[in-house]
Amino acid sequence: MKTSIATVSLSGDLRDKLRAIAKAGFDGVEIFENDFLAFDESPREVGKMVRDFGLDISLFQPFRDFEGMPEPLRARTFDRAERKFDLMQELGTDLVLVCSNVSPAALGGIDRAAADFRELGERAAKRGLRVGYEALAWGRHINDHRDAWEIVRRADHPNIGLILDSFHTLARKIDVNSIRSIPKEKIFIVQLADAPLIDMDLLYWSRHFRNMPGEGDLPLKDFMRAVAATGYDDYLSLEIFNDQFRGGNANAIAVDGYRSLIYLGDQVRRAEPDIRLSVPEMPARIEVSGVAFVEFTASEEEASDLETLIRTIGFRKTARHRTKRVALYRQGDINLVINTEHEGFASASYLVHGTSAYAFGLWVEDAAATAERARVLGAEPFGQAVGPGELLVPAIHGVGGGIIYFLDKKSELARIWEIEFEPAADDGPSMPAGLTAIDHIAQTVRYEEMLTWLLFYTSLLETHKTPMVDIIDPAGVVRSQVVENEQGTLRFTLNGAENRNTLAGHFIAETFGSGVQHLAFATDDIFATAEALRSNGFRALSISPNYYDDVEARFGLDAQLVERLKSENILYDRDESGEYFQLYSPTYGEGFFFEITERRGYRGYGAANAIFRIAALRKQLRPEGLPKV
Ligand SMILES: O=C(O)c1ccc(O)c(O)c1
Ligand SMILES: [Mg+2]
Repeated sequence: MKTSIATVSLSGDLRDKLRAIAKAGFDGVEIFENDFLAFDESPREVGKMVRDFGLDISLFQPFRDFEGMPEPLRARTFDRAERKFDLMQELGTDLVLVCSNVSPAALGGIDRAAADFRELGERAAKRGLRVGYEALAWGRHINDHRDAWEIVRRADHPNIGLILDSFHTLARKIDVNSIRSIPKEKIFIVQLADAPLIDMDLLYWSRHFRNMPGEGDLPLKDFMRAVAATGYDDYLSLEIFNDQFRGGNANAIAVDGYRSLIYLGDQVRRAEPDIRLSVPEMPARIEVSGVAFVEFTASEEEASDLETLIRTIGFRKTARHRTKRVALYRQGDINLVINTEHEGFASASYLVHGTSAYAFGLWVEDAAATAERARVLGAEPFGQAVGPGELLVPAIHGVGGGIIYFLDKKSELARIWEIEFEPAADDGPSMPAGLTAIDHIAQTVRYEEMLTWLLFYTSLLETHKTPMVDIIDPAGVVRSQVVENEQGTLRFTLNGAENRNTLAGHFIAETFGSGVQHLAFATDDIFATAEALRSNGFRALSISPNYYDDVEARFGLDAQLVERLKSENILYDRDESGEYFQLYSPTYGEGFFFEITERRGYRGYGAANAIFRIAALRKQLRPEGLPKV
């Protein structure tokens, strides 16, 4: 398997695109004609530039409206093809993509099209070039790869082959098993694109909403298994028409693209062990058995406010780092670390983002193997000098440049708290409040980054994503999507902020970047927890009384329960999976907060309650902090 991406998938001019593509590790690039036409250098210079970046041109495209034309248009299309053959030779590529004719003038007829391709094949052969035919999902006569293949078969020419594009096949729900019987040498290249399931016109869907394999909802793995079954092991080329990507950061999108291909290859190889597909070796997706800790960076002054807040939530200081200004607070299986070092990454994070949950650790089966999978998928490793008596904890950068550490029980990492920390007595009066574990970590990101982080988590960790939901903030919509595992031992919510007036957008603007905006803890008894919190001096976020009238009406709850919910400011939700109870802290700093949840079988996240929680939180931010709505 070789990796390629079409220039049309990225922003910038041709040189910017090529630089990003090369840097991300691709082998080749599809030169999209318009990217070349809009660039000032000669075709020869462009070819040289591509090769200087260490890339090959996987193909030149598209050549439109070719097959089945009546004369005199037919003669003109052949002249046009000769001109493009000249150009390809100057560029230094031997493959052109012809997409199926959409012209109203096209005559149709499978043998007529085959004859046109045979003649084109003859002309291409004279120059040592090859022509690949692709069925556009909206082609006038040919809109199905099975018909395109029949034309290629009947053209019966060694220089004419088929191009498969997952979007066109999957958008029309064509049975992918029809690919399995195509001889591999007749598949000249395979283009890949995913897309979110949206019911709309095929052309519009394709030109604006494609995304990287694994970022959308189409069955790319099934498509690729069928391709791999033919024995095809050549270029997999991303062709992603996406409005957001065109305006995005070319480097970041190229990295996502490369990751998506490697991950797809890995999935196919695991699903079809007998099939030859050359994909880099890597450990399987990583099972996470829990969150080992969440680490805050803070100045000493702010740390003391944060300590006061978490003490009211029932945490007690249990240990301090042997050599660093780092303290451990614990309750149940939850470890919160507060780092007030003046050097190193924690301190640098503080200087940029202020007090923030800049790092967390995950319990995995094998920390080194996890770091290895992350490396192969192109994640950015994190390393910093290890002091005497400290452990080297494998780590990578995640959302907002924050750190994800990996710990396992089979190495010394299992004893990190004993090795690096010494016991400390808590001098505060607070009492534990029955919190048992981290229920979820909520990260706020820019809307444009959502796909990046969904792919990041799902490709590395044994997780799945749930459908996107809209969270209504009084100042705009925030898109929310969950990455979680089956066991419920790892749950992330990703909230994508589109404007800075929302609570989420404000958080990003004021903390200078994406990051953890809230942590949700689990309890087995929300009412007992609420009572303990109150006696610790915790003041729950106050929820509008109108909410409780509605809850009573909507769910038919008994009045006594509703009274209790109301007096403790507990939000309620219920669905077919069970019941959910939520209690919030006030905001801390620029919009960070804690949540306490009790799940009675419930698997969701209380999305319907978000609007009430946001309205209440907004009231708490300093008055000048948020625009009035
Ligand atoms: O949208 C198009 O016109 C178009 C062109 C070339 C392709 O390979 C394709 O998949 C779509
Ligand atoms: Mg295509």
